[in-house]
Amino acid sequence: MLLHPRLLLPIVSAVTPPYQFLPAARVILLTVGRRNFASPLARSRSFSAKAQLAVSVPLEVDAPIQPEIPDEDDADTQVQIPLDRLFVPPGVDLGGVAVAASGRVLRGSNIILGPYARDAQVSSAEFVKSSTKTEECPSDGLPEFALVGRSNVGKSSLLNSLVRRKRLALTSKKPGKTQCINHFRINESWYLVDLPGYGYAIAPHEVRDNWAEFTKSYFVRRESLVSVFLLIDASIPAKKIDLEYASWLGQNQIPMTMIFTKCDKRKKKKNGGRRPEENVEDFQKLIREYFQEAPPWIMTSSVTNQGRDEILLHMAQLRNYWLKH
Ligand SMILES: Nc1nc2c(ncn2[C@@H]2O[C@H](COP(=O)(O)OP(=O)(O)OP(=O)(O)O)[C@@H](O)[C@H]2O)c(=O)[nH]1
Ligand SMILES: [Mg+2]
Repeated sequence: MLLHPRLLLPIVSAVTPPYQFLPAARVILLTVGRRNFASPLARSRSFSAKAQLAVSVPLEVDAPIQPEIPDEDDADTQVQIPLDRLFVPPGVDLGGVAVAASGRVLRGSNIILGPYARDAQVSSAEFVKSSTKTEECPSDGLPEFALVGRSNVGKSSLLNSLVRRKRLALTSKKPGKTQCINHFRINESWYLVDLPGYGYAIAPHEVRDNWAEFTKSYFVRRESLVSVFLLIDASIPAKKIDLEYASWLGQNQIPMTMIFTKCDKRKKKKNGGRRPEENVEDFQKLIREYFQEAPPWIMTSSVTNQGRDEILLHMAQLRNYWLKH
């Protein structure tokens, strides 16, 4: 029996568990192509470096992140995603039986879970250095993920949530807290990078222009950058500056994942507010034309830790693929 190609797939945006299983028949209908994760520079670079910093703070290590069946109760927070808006990670073969085996979608996201999603757990995290230029960043070649987004969107809070530490990266109610490229080494084998926020209204024009140049040069030139994680506040409607930033990354083919933050802040419909799910959907529509294939996205909250396991699994599959290719 042929199923209609526009069959919709429900994605649950709940706190746990991290996976949702896809019925195999639906997965086979996917027509999404494979996507490049790393820039040509990054892909051509061989990985040989070893972590050097000795100081490492041990963290509480949980059981490995495992797939679970979703709750029926999650139905009220479901978002409908057309199959062709799903993100297919590298290493997932869509052409046949293999698809059924890998047919799982991370919760509150459009990301299919592939065979490279291993070693997702964070067991140690350490601050390494602050840099003001790309040339000053660590030169050991370990793969890295950069958190970028408007000032106050929650970059430092997300980093703390990912590593389960309250104050590894400093946060503040006042925008503009993070001013340099801050490298944090995870499990002595990869980096999370906290970048200064953009759109900081109080900063003079000159500072803002410098910021744009400085981070954009980092995105284009940093060979070990596996993917940019662009943070967008899901508790408010899409902002022009975020749309511009996402479209710039799309047009420049910089691998990007959209992280929707503050999904715990639910506006009351009767007050005219849009729910985070609606803001997420609107944002997708507004940037669609700049991407050949749907970029990956995940709904998160640093207050409830929604999306934490999903981000770590997504990073793991991008990272492991990057290391092998
Ligand atoms: N409700 C809610 N508040 C959040 C969340 N994430 C961050 N915040 C709050 O938002 C404010 C800014 O958070 P930061 O993590 O410092 O933001 P940032 O993006 O690092 O800001 P800059 O360093 O200034 O660019 C803080 O008051 C946080 O407590 C979230 O998921 N939910
Ligand atoms: Mg910050």
